[in-house]
Amino acid sequence: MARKFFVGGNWKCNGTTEEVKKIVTTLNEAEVPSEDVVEVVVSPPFVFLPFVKSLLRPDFHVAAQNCWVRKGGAFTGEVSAEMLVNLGIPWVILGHSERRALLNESNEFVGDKVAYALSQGLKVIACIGETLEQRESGSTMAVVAAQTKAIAEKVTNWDNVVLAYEPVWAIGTGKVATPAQAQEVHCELRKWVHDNVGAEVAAKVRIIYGGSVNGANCKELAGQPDVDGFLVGGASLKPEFVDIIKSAT
Ligand SMILES: CCCS(=O)(=O)CCC(=O)O
Repeated sequence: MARKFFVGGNWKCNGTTEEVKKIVTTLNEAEVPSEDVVEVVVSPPFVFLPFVKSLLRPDFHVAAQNCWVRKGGAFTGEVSAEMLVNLGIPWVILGHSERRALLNESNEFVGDKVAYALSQGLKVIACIGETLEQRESGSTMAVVAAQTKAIAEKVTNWDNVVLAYEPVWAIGTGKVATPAQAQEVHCELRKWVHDNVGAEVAAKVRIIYGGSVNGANCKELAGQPDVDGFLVGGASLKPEFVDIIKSAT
């Protein structure tokens, strides 16, 4: 079955209103494949969420870079799932490696957050991925499977879940996984979903790649059978993000 291509832009920036407006203007003026071909979601810093949502073209959508999932309110300084729903923000990125590493978000905690965000009506980009040490020790699939298992144990409906494989050693480093490396993990991850969740979910779930994707490497990566799109960092702040959207196959 054809899975709709998915491109997310993770704006990890400390930009100004003017800079954000300029990025949105570039996106609004871009000629890209229709929403039936590629689903585009951009994720500004929290403070710009309503602003970007108010300016962004209707065929692109907005995601928060995280949310707190304590019922009834936000953890100090965080945005709760309920607040995102109230603001009409449809997507949220959860389990990013920076949060797993720097804020000690465990696999189980990420699984709980994914399930709770879904229960509140949000769509989730769930991040998984191994560190360079884990890759070099040959434990990539064990790590990625454990992270996915912790999500699968809490999620019953996968319709609003996109899995983002992010080799931590490729994030912001300029070291992108080769198409073969990305395809290998995506293929193994889809097999894990097939064997542990079910064939239908495995066929439908989008598995996207994140880690130093840019306008030059996106086409070859997009050509891999189990790469269903991207979660893009630095390049999503540049005009080449339009090229990445157009790499939809
Ligand atoms: C899967 C998350 C990847 S991300 O959003 O951190 C972008 C990283 C990069 O482009 O280097």
